[in-house]
Amino acid sequence: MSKPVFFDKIVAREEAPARVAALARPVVFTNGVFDVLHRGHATYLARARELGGSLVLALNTDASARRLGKGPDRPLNNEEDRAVLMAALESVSLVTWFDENTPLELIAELKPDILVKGGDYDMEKLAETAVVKAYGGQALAIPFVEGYSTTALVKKIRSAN
Ligand SMILES: Nc1ncnc2c1ncn2[C@@H]1O[C@H](COP(=O)(O)OP(=O)(O)OP(=O)(O)O)[C@@H](O)[C@H]1O
Ligand SMILES: O=P(O)(O)O[C@@H]1O[C@H]([C@H](O)CO)[C@@H](O)[C@H](O)[C@@H]1O
Repeated sequence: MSKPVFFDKIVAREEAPARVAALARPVVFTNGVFDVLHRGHATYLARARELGGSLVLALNTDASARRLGKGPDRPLNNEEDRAVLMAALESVSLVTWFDENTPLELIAELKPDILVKGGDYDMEKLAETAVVKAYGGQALAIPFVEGYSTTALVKKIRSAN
């Protein structure tokens, strides 16, 4: 049986520049691990998409995510499975990965119009913000949906067993 159409949203990093060039502007960009999807993610991504014509989501590879120190067994979901989950969301236009510690190089290459993160970030403290502003882009934080995080969810699941 053929894969669902939304799989077409998932592209290797090498293909990303060509695919992003074909997206509706303004191109919104966000990044993260997105290990176990929750309501805060879904709400945040829908709001991010509303800021422009398309939304590019860059996932940390498993190796990159492991360097973030979110926990010895994190990410629980591998980079392919995380990409499929994100691509299934209507708000997401394109999914790719980055293997570095931060998406700085990918952002400099793709030059999205708007960089967004959730409200748990201070955009002015991110090196990515200076890169985006240098070519005339914007860097915005989207309000945090209190009470939702993957870490909290994982703890809840573990305590239930
Ligand atoms: N509750 C939330 N409301 C809004 N944005 C969120 C929320 N949780 C995460 N985000 C955003 O989603 C993106 C991915 O974050 P991430 O995958 O780290 O989620 P997380 O739930 O914080 O995970 P973890 O607890 O493992 O750190 C980031 O841009 C982050 O700002
Ligand atoms: O899922 P997270 O922990 O929100 O994603 C991280 O975001 C960092 C942020 O963009 C500041 O640079 C990034 O550096 C890190 O690689 C994760 O994507």
